[in-house]
Amino acid sequence: MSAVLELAEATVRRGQATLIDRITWVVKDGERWVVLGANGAGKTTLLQVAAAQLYPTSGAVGILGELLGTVDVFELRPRIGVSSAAVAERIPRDEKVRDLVVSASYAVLGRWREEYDDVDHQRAESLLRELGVTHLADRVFGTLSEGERKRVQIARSLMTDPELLLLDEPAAGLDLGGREDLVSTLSVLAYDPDSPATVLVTHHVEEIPPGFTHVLMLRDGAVVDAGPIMETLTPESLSATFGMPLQLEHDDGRWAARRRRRHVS
Ligand SMILES: Nc1ncnc2c1ncn2[C@@H]1O[C@H](COP(=O)(O)OP(=O)(O)OP(=O)(O)O)[C@@H](O)[C@H]1O
Repeated sequence: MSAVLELAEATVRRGQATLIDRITWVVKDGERWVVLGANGAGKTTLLQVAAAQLYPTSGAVGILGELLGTVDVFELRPRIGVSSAAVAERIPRDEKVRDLVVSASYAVLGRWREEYDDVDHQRAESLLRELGVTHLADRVFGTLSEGERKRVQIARSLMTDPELLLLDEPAAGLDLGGREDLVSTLSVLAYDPDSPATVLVTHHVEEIPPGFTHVLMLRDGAVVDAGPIMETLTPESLSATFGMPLQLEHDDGRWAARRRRRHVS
Protein backbone atom coordinates (compact mmCIF):
# COMPACT_ATOMS: atom_id res chain seq x y z
CA MET A 1 0.00 0.00 0.00
CA SER A 2 1.39 3.40 -0.92
CA ALA A 3 1.11 6.53 1.23
CA VAL A 4 -1.62 8.90 0.11
CA LEU A 5 -0.80 11.40 2.83
CA GLU A 6 2.37 11.66 4.88
CA LEU A 7 3.13 14.23 7.56
CA ALA A 8 6.52 14.37 9.28
CA GLU A 9 6.67 16.59 12.37
CA ALA A 10 4.22 19.01 10.71
CA THR A 11 3.60 22.13 12.78
CA VAL A 12 1.36 25.12 12.03
CA ARG A 13 1.87 28.31 14.08
CA ARG A 14 0.01 31.60 13.96
CA GLY A 15 1.69 34.25 16.10
CA GLN A 16 2.11 32.74 19.57
CA ALA A 17 -0.43 29.97 18.91
CA THR A 18 0.54 26.45 17.85
CA LEU A 19 -2.45 25.11 15.90
CA ILE A 20 -0.95 21.69 15.18
CA ASP A 21 2.18 20.50 16.90
CA ARG A 22 4.75 18.14 15.31
CA ILE A 23 2.23 15.77 13.76
CA THR A 24 3.62 12.63 12.19
CA TRP A 25 0.95 10.65 10.36
CA VAL A 26 0.70 8.32 7.37
CA VAL A 27 -2.54 7.55 5.50
CA LYS A 28 -2.29 4.69 3.03
CA ASP A 29 -4.38 3.73 0.06
CA GLY A 30 -7.55 1.91 1.13
CA GLU A 31 -7.53 3.30 4.67
CA ARG A 32 -10.45 5.20 6.19
CA TRP A 33 -9.37 7.49 9.03
CA VAL A 34 -11.38 9.29 11.69
CA VAL A 35 -9.79 12.39 13.23
CA LEU A 36 -11.27 12.83 16.68
CA GLY A 37 -10.82 15.74 19.08
CA ALA A 38 -12.51 18.45 21.13
CA ASN A 39 -13.32 21.97 19.87
CA GLY A 40 -10.11 23.78 19.07
CA ALA A 41 -7.96 20.62 19.03
CA GLY A 42 -6.61 21.44 15.56
CA LYS A 43 -8.72 19.10 13.40
CA THR A 44 -9.72 21.63 10.75
CA THR A 45 -6.15 22.96 10.57
CA LEU A 46 -4.88 19.42 10.01
CA LEU A 47 -7.47 18.86 7.28
CA GLN A 48 -6.49 22.13 5.56
CA VAL A 49 -2.89 20.93 5.46
CA ALA A 50 -4.04 17.57 4.04
CA ALA A 51 -6.08 19.45 1.41
CA ALA A 52 -2.99 21.42 0.27
CA GLN A 53 -4.73 24.61 1.39
CA LEU A 54 -2.32 25.43 4.19
CA TYR A 55 1.46 25.02 4.38
CA PRO A 56 3.09 23.84 7.59
CA THR A 57 5.29 26.37 9.41
CA SER A 58 7.79 23.54 9.90
CA GLY A 59 7.98 19.85 9.07
CA ALA A 60 7.18 18.12 5.79
CA VAL A 61 3.91 17.11 4.12
CA GLY A 62 3.58 14.68 1.24
CA ILE A 63 0.25 14.45 -0.57
CA LEU A 64 -0.36 11.87 -3.30
CA GLY A 65 3.37 11.40 -3.75
CA GLU A 66 4.10 15.14 -4.03
CA LEU A 67 5.96 17.19 -1.45
CA LEU A 68 3.96 20.26 -0.41
CA GLY A 69 5.97 23.37 -1.24
CA THR A 70 7.59 21.81 -4.31
CA VAL A 71 4.44 21.13 -6.32
CA ASP A 72 1.84 23.29 -8.07
CA VAL A 73 -1.10 23.02 -5.64
CA PHE A 74 -3.52 23.87 -8.46
CA GLU A 75 -2.58 20.55 -10.05
CA LEU A 76 -2.77 18.71 -6.74
CA ARG A 77 -6.12 20.03 -5.47
CA PRO A 78 -8.34 18.46 -8.18
CA ARG A 79 -7.02 15.07 -6.98
CA ILE A 80 -8.41 15.75 -3.49
CA GLY A 81 -12.15 15.80 -2.69
CA VAL A 82 -13.08 18.15 0.16
CA SER A 83 -16.41 18.55 1.91
CA SER A 84 -16.46 21.17 4.65
CA ALA A 85 -18.43 24.13 5.96
CA ALA A 86 -15.87 26.47 4.35
CA VAL A 87 -16.43 24.87 0.93
CA ALA A 88 -20.25 24.96 1.43
CA GLU A 89 -20.09 28.71 2.12
CA ARG A 90 -18.62 29.30 -1.32
CA ILE A 91 -21.40 27.41 -3.12
CA PRO A 92 -23.82 29.81 -4.84
CA ARG A 93 -27.27 29.45 -3.24
CA ASP A 94 -29.09 29.66 -6.59
CA GLU A 95 -27.06 26.91 -8.27
CA LYS A 96 -29.01 23.86 -9.38
CA VAL A 97 -27.89 20.65 -7.61
CA ARG A 98 -27.26 18.79 -10.87
CA ASP A 99 -25.06 21.63 -12.21
CA LEU A 100 -23.24 21.95 -8.91
CA VAL A 101 -22.15 18.34 -8.99
CA VAL A 102 -21.33 18.16 -12.69
CA SER A 103 -19.22 21.34 -12.59
CA ALA A 104 -17.10 20.21 -9.62
CA SER A 105 -14.02 19.25 -11.60
CA TYR A 106 -13.92 22.65 -13.24
CA ALA A 107 -14.78 24.54 -10.07
CA VAL A 108 -11.71 23.18 -8.25
CA LEU A 109 -9.61 24.38 -11.15
CA GLY A 110 -11.25 27.80 -10.94
CA ARG A 111 -12.67 27.35 -14.42
CA TRP A 112 -16.16 27.23 -15.80
CA ARG A 113 -17.63 25.87 -18.96
CA GLU A 114 -21.18 25.85 -20.27
CA GLU A 115 -21.30 22.38 -21.74
CA TYR A 116 -20.51 19.02 -20.24
CA ASP A 117 -20.19 15.62 -21.85
CA ASP A 118 -22.74 12.84 -21.39
CA VAL A 119 -20.19 10.95 -19.36
CA ASP A 120 -19.95 13.89 -16.89
CA HIS A 121 -23.75 13.97 -16.54
CA GLN A 122 -23.91 10.21 -16.08
CA ARG A 123 -21.28 10.35 -13.35
CA ALA A 124 -23.13 13.16 -11.56
CA GLU A 125 -26.41 11.19 -11.76
CA SER A 126 -24.75 8.08 -10.40
CA LEU A 127 -23.17 10.00 -7.47
CA LEU A 128 -26.48 11.68 -6.62
CA ARG A 129 -28.03 8.20 -6.61
CA GLU A 130 -25.23 6.79 -4.43
CA LEU A 131 -25.77 9.61 -1.91
CA GLY A 132 -29.56 9.10 -2.05
CA VAL A 133 -30.41 12.55 -3.42
CA THR A 134 -31.46 11.92 -7.04
CA HIS A 135 -34.83 13.55 -6.26
CA LEU A 136 -33.05 16.84 -5.48
CA ALA A 137 -31.24 17.12 -8.84
CA ASP A 138 -33.42 19.98 -10.12
CA ARG A 139 -33.62 21.92 -6.82
CA VAL A 140 -31.33 24.87 -6.05
CA PHE A 141 -28.71 24.43 -3.33
CA GLY A 142 -30.00 27.30 -1.17
CA THR A 143 -33.39 25.64 -0.63
CA LEU A 144 -32.00 22.33 0.65
CA SER A 145 -32.02 21.22 4.29
CA GLU A 146 -28.70 20.89 6.11
CA GLY A 147 -28.69 17.11 5.70
CA GLU A 148 -29.51 17.35 1.99
CA ARG A 149 -26.72 19.91 1.51
CA LYS A 150 -24.21 17.62 3.19
CA ARG A 151 -25.10 14.77 0.83
CA VAL A 152 -24.96 16.96 -2.26
CA GLN A 153 -21.59 18.32 -1.14
CA ILE A 154 -20.18 14.83 -0.73
CA ALA A 155 -21.47 13.87 -4.21
CA ARG A 156 -19.74 16.99 -5.55
CA SER A 157 -16.48 16.19 -3.78
CA LEU A 158 -16.48 12.71 -5.37
CA MET A 159 -17.18 14.01 -8.90
CA THR A 160 -13.47 14.48 -9.72
CA ASP A 161 -12.84 10.83 -8.80
CA PRO A 162 -10.39 11.99 -6.11
CA GLU A 163 -7.55 9.88 -4.75
CA LEU A 164 -8.07 11.36 -1.28
CA LEU A 165 -11.44 12.34 0.25
CA LEU A 166 -11.54 14.75 3.20
CA LEU A 167 -14.79 15.19 5.13
CA ASP A 168 -14.84 17.88 7.83
CA GLU A 169 -17.69 17.19 10.26
CA PRO A 170 -20.13 15.83 7.66
CA ALA A 171 -22.81 15.14 10.30
CA ALA A 172 -22.64 18.54 12.04
CA GLY A 173 -26.05 20.18 12.30
CA LEU A 174 -28.00 17.06 11.35
CA ASP A 175 -30.90 15.72 13.42
CA LEU A 176 -30.78 12.17 14.75
CA GLY A 177 -32.42 10.62 11.68
CA GLY A 178 -30.26 12.68 9.33
CA ARG A 179 -27.13 11.64 11.18
CA GLU A 180 -28.08 7.97 11.10
CA ASP A 181 -28.88 8.13 7.37
CA LEU A 182 -25.58 9.86 6.63
CA VAL A 183 -23.58 7.44 8.79
CA SER A 184 -25.13 4.54 6.80
CA THR A 185 -24.27 6.18 3.48
CA LEU A 186 -20.69 6.89 4.60
CA SER A 187 -20.41 3.31 5.79
CA VAL A 188 -21.33 2.05 2.31
CA LEU A 189 -18.64 4.34 0.86
CA ALA A 190 -16.13 3.14 3.47
CA TYR A 191 -16.67 -0.52 2.59
CA ASP A 192 -16.50 0.15 -1.18
CA PRO A 193 -12.98 -0.87 -2.30
CA ASP A 194 -13.21 1.66 -5.13
CA SER A 195 -13.63 4.57 -2.68
CA PRO A 196 -10.60 6.80 -2.22
CA ALA A 197 -8.56 6.91 0.99
CA THR A 198 -10.79 8.90 3.33
CA VAL A 199 -10.29 11.16 6.36
CA LEU A 200 -13.38 12.13 8.37
CA VAL A 201 -13.20 14.75 11.11
CA THR A 202 -15.65 14.60 13.99
CA HIS A 203 -16.16 15.47 17.68
CA HIS A 204 -18.43 12.51 18.30
CA VAL A 205 -17.64 8.79 18.33
CA GLU A 206 -21.34 8.21 17.54
CA GLU A 207 -20.68 9.66 14.07
CA ILE A 208 -18.00 7.11 13.16
CA PRO A 209 -19.39 5.05 10.27
CA PRO A 210 -18.81 1.26 10.35
CA GLY A 211 -16.00 0.43 7.94
CA PHE A 212 -13.64 3.17 9.16
CA THR A 213 -10.34 1.48 9.84
CA HIS A 214 -8.12 3.95 11.73
CA VAL A 215 -8.34 6.81 14.20
CA LEU A 216 -6.10 9.78 14.96
CA MET A 217 -6.87 11.49 18.26
CA LEU A 218 -5.86 15.11 18.77
CA ARG A 219 -5.62 17.32 21.83
CA ASP A 220 -4.23 20.88 21.86
CA GLY A 221 -2.79 20.36 18.38
CA ALA A 222 -0.83 17.23 19.29
CA VAL A 223 -1.48 13.54 18.64
CA VAL A 224 -2.77 11.66 21.70
CA ASP A 225 -2.83 8.35 19.85
CA ALA A 226 -3.16 7.07 16.29
CA GLY A 227 -3.57 3.66 14.67
CA PRO A 228 -6.08 0.92 13.81
CA ILE A 229 -9.40 1.90 15.34
CA MET A 230 -10.09 -1.31 17.26
CA GLU A 231 -6.77 -1.09 19.10
CA THR A 232 -6.50 2.67 19.45
CA LEU A 233 -10.00 3.87 20.35
CA THR A 234 -10.24 2.93 24.04
CA PRO A 235 -11.85 4.55 27.10
CA GLU A 236 -8.34 5.61 28.18
CA SER A 237 -7.32 7.27 24.90
CA LEU A 238 -10.76 8.90 24.54
CA SER A 239 -10.59 10.24 28.10
CA ALA A 240 -7.12 11.65 27.42
CA THR A 241 -8.35 13.24 24.18
CA PHE A 242 -11.31 15.01 25.79
CA GLY A 243 -9.75 15.58 29.21
CA MET A 244 -12.46 13.86 31.23
CA PRO A 245 -13.19 10.32 32.39
CA LEU A 246 -15.25 8.69 29.66
CA GLN A 247 -16.71 5.27 29.15
CA LEU A 248 -16.94 3.86 25.68
CA GLU A 249 -19.16 1.23 24.12
CA HIS A 250 -18.78 -0.56 20.81
CA ASP A 251 -21.72 -2.50 19.46
CA ASP A 252 -22.60 -3.67 15.96
CA GLY A 253 -19.89 -1.48 14.38
CA ARG A 254 -21.02 1.68 16.17
CA TRP A 255 -19.45 3.60 19.04
CA ALA A 256 -21.02 5.49 21.95
CA ALA A 257 -19.36 7.48 24.74
CA ARG A 258 -20.45 9.19 27.94
CA ARG A 259 -18.90 10.56 31.09
CA ARG A 260 -17.93 7.85 33.52
CA ARG A 261 -20.27 7.83 36.49
CA ARG A 262 -18.78 8.77 39.83
CA HIS A 263 -18.94 6.01 42.41
CA VAL A 264 -21.06 7.00 45.38
CA SER A 265 -20.04 5.16 48.57
N1 LIG B 1 -5.22 32.40 12.66
C1 LIG B 1 -5.21 31.91 13.91
N2 LIG B 1 -4.49 32.53 14.88
C2 LIG B 1 -4.47 32.04 16.14
N3 LIG B 1 -5.13 30.93 16.51
C3 LIG B 1 -5.86 30.28 15.58
C4 LIG B 1 -5.94 30.73 14.24
N4 LIG B 1 -6.74 29.87 13.55
C5 LIG B 1 -7.13 28.95 14.44
N5 LIG B 1 -6.62 29.19 15.65
C6 LIG B 1 -6.79 28.37 16.88
O1 LIG B 1 -6.19 27.13 16.64
C7 LIG B 1 -6.89 26.11 17.32
C8 LIG B 1 -7.24 24.97 16.37
O2 LIG B 1 -8.26 25.41 15.49
P1 LIG B 1 -9.03 24.39 14.54
O3 LIG B 1 -10.09 25.13 13.82
O4 LIG B 1 -8.04 23.64 13.73
O5 LIG B 1 -9.67 23.39 15.61
P2 LIG B 1 -10.82 22.31 15.46
O6 LIG B 1 -10.33 21.09 16.18
O7 LIG B 1 -11.19 22.13 14.03
O8 LIG B 1 -11.99 22.99 16.26
P3 LIG B 1 -13.60 22.83 16.12
O9 LIG B 1 -13.88 21.42 16.48
O10 LIG B 1 -14.11 23.79 17.14
O11 LIG B 1 -13.96 23.19 14.72
C9 LIG B 1 -8.09 26.77 17.97
O12 LIG B 1 -7.78 27.04 19.32
C10 LIG B 1 -8.22 28.08 17.21
O13 LIG B 1 -8.78 29.11 18.02
